[in-house]
Amino acid sequence: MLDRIKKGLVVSCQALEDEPLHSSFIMGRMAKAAAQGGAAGIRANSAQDIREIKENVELPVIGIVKRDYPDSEVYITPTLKEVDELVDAGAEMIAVDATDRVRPGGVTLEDFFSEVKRTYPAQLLMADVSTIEEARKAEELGFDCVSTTMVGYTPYTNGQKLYQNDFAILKDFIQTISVPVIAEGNILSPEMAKTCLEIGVHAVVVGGAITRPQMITKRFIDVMES
Ligand SMILES: CC(=O)N[C@H](C=O)[C@@H](O)[C@H](O)[C@H](O)COP(=O)(O)O
Repeated sequence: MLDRIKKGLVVSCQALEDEPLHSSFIMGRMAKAAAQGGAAGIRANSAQDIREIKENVELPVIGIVKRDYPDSEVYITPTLKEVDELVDAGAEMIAVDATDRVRPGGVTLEDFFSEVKRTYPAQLLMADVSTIEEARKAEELGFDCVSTTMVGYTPYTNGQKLYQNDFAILKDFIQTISVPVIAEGNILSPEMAKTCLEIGVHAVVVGGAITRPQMITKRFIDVMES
């Protein structure tokens, strides 16, 4: 799986319930369009979307389940239940929130990781992190790769953007982390994706800039009205 996406573009095809394109059918077609354009992989949310995507493309899938629990801020693959669903749907890699926050039921990342490894020893796991410390910890625990997905989305990184200061945080990741580093989050242009590759990432994940037309439209309007 990691070889197949090496130096490639993974297109995140996600539309949550409150988004206009929320539909497994549409996500399957988004994946097909991404494949036609040359994507190396797909990132997708929910077992249902992943099954539909697999009907449409041969590409490897990084699967997540976004689910809100009342007792935790963690929403990307928070518990073993979501992992079970993703294994069942055939996700080649499973991404989980690996930030320094307690999961539903008061479970720590360490305990969750051990539980997943015990249940699915061969499953490839991606750590979605927001800081270099979290990336280091994920590597120590034994995650197969780390992704910058959560940079700017935890209370302690709120507002940060991956591309700020000439991708300083990404450069820090590359210098410190030995497992493959995936650049993900707020990569808005082909040029930014290319810069990430030049910095040394294993692969680049792009979502909204390709698959969220409401966001793409807004970026046009914001510039036109400025
Ligand atoms: C923080 C969070 O929940 N990120 C999610 C993770 O899967 C998705 O909503 C993002 O679209 C994805 O990470 C790709 O990023 P961008 O859409 O910025 O290219």
